[in-house]
Amino acid sequence: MTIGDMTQFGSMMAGVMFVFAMVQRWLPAEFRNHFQRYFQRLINYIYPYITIRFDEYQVDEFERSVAYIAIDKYLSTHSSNGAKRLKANVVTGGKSFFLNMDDYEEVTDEFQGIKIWWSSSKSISEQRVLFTYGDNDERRCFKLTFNRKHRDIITKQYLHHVLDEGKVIDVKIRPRKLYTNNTRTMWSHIMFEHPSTFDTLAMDPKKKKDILNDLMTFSKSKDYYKKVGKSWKRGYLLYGPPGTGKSSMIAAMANFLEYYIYDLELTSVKDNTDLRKLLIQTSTKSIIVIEDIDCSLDLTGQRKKKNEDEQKQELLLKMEEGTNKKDSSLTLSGLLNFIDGLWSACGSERLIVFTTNHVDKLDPALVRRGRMDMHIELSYCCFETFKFLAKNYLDIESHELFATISPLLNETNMTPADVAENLIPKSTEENGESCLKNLIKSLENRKEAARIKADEELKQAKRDKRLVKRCKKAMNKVIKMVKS
Ligand SMILES: Nc1ncnc2c1ncn2[C@@H]1O[C@H](COP(=O)(O)OP(=O)(O)OP(=O)(O)O)[C@@H](O)[C@H]1O
Ligand SMILES: [Mg+2]
Repeated sequence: MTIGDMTQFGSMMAGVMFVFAMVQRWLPAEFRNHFQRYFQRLINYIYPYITIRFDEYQVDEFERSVAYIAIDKYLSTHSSNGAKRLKANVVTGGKSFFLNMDDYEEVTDEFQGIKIWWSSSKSISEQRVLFTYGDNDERRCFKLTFNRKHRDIITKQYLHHVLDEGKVIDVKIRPRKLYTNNTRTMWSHIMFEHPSTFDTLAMDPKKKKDILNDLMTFSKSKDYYKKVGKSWKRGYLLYGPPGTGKSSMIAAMANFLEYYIYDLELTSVKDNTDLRKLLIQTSTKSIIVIEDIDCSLDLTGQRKKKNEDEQKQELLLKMEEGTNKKDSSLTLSGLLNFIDGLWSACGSERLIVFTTNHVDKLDPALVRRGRMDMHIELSYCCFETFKFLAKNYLDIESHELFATISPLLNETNMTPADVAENLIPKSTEENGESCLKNLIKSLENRKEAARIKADEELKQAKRDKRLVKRCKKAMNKVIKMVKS
């Protein structure tokens, strides 16, 4: 039996019901109840099926229903066998196809020996909705049909099974996405295909192992967070000079956990309300990133000061609009609420990552443990980091020039970005050894520049000291003259 047969049968039954209603009207009142009861039994006997409908969009919600998405993914593993017309999407960054049944198709599934029918259909919404995630007003739905006698198993076990399996498939096949808030309250995204991984990230191996363990533990701690009554999220503060791998580490984290990235540009957020709107749109299994946090908010918690012209412009605009009311701007407390207030609990399994070049400039409230649970320093290139980069970029594990490079790295402050840049061959003639020589030259130049700078500073300090001495002498003379 197919769903088509069942639908036909259903229409037939509707006709029968209509006739029943007409007959019932002519029956004496004392017979009506009996007649109705027996008739219902007869109908149940002839048509023992139950249908559950899952809409793509719930009323009053502009996000696709979680159940619909999970079912869609779950059915992809079944529909490719059963359905005759399929829809194909490219997934996992263009590496494979995801096949699912087309509209008005049907497939069957089996659970604990019970046969289940799934069908898909769509309708056109008459109301234009404000937010559409798709490209039009089409509203799809899935229908699940099963025999009434299996109601308990289907509703208590099968549906959970479909949801769980569907979610797992969704995470596996979804392409990495990089979101940014280029408008005030909406995210837009591109595919995230950053090649950085923990295998390409040069840093202290122990530190790297700790971070990997931490991430792994976090991603498997759903029950633990529930048990201790915390929302399932974790904060990381990455700090260090420019070019030491902070952004690369975020990309590596996303690739490792297969999470989305939401790159939050705070300077585009007008106020705390906008921030909240953005937050509620972020999905689970994601990393919310605020880069250069020290440049986005000042320490008093107010937004970065606008220059005078900007302030005047804004005032004029407000007066024109007739809205000269108190500005409810983005504040530190708004940001703290965003991280761990009530609103932060919507959505789960999220990392919040801040980066900064100046950790000492941050408000302690922002980075205290519990908010930023792990503080990770990324620093200048040491010999261990260099060896990692040499292996990665040049396939060289040891070389006699390493003995020259090691002390030079200790004497200079070169970032992994600069070291990596030197190690990349610039022409086909260059080989590993010439790249190492380039690096040595660059390190020596840097050392020389640092020496010249230090000399210059020393000379300046001496000049300043002499100046202070002369000033003191002159002052003493003046005091003597005044006294005499
Ligand atoms: N630790 C590292 N391991 C491997 N590559 C690195 C590392 N640090 C930097 N790089 C290389 O340098 C480039 C710049 O690094 P990245 O953008 O991650 O630095 P950053 O710390 O985020 O700098 P900024 O503070 O300016 O944002 C990367 O594309 C990467 O190739
Ligand atoms: Mg960066």
